[in-house]
Amino acid sequence: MSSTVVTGISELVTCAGPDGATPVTDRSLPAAERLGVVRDAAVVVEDGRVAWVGPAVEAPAADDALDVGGRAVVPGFVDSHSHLVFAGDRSAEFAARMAGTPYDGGGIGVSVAATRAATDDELRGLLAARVADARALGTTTLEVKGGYGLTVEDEVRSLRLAREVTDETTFLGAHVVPPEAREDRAAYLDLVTGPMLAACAPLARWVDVFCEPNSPHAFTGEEARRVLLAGRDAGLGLRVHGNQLGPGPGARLAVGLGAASVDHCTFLDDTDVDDLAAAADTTVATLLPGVEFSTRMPYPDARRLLAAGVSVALASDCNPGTCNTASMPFVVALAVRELRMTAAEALVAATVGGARALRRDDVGRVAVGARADLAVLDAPGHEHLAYRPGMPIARALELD
Ligand SMILES: N=CN[C@@H](CCC(=O)O)C(=O)O
Ligand SMILES: [Zn+2]
Repeated sequence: MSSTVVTGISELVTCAGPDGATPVTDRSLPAAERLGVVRDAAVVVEDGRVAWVGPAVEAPAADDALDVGGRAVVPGFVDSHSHLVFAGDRSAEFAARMAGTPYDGGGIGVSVAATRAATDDELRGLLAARVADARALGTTTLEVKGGYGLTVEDEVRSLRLAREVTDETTFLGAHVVPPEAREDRAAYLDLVTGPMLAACAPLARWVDVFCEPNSPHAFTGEEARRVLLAGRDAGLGLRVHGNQLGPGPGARLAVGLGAASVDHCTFLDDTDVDDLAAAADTTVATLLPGVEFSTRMPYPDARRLLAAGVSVALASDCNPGTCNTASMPFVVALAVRELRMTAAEALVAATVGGARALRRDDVGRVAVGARADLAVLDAPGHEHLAYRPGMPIARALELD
């Protein structure tokens, strides 16, 4: 068993209370207090876990030392929503959107065709490069969805590849009805909830569905409910893409079924917000502002959600259509600038919030017993994440 003391930390943001407990469920605490800042700090790591946290002058001895040179250290980002298994390019669709064409999910079929045509090694290489990019920008936990295969074999392949990089894999056979199945939605739903689910469930922790009555390609509330119930019967946890393109049943469905998260949450009515607030210990509202940046859609109303007591996470949603970036620092900067979250709220949402959305308490905070997943900022404090947008100031701390 070897230990390392990390020193030279100007500002350590633990996202945990002084006792190491995560006060995220205590919504009476202002986010700034939830940050749990220790100045001139040290962290001792033993076998991949945090063994001690506190002021550097009190740090116990360790086998090795690593000086981060007066930088800030924060919990590694927990990106609880990504679609990293895909091939192909939709930059032309992006350009058309910037010129005024609205997003409706139809372009997903383009990525499905390219993904099906790619070899395992091509997909594996693309996925590895995206994971490396995310890690280079401070992400240490990643959820990865399938959803660009949409046949039994292609969804199994996507999840098998995703499993090579993370345990947080999500079955998304109900991303859209694929082009070849458009004449018979019912048959496609039978496939997704039957043989496709059976083949994919052993490779997945979660099931997700694009519940969006405002898109002809995605699924209605009733269809989404069927997918989620089948996934739950197969032992999977529930996640929902909801209320992205217009008002809809996604948030209601997620809360009603006890889903871990409903993601996007742009078009919520008062009942949705009340429901999410009442379900804050169960269902997280995950905001994906990179999507609104890349689709020119309105941003979700984070202040309304926070004021109501909703549990909020931030994630990248990195995908080839609506947001082709896995940069969590960029997401945090957008959250501060466009969603009017404070720097503290945004950091909490991108760490503890993501962990809650994945029902994890071993990541997203720097506390004794948690995984030693740390991000170093090339900056004296966490505010620089938003203050210096687009700069590569965060990276996952490599301890080996
Ligand atoms: N909305 C559904 N799925 C993705 C977009 C997928 C795509 O356009 O390729 C999202 O979360 O935004
Ligand atoms: Zn998504």
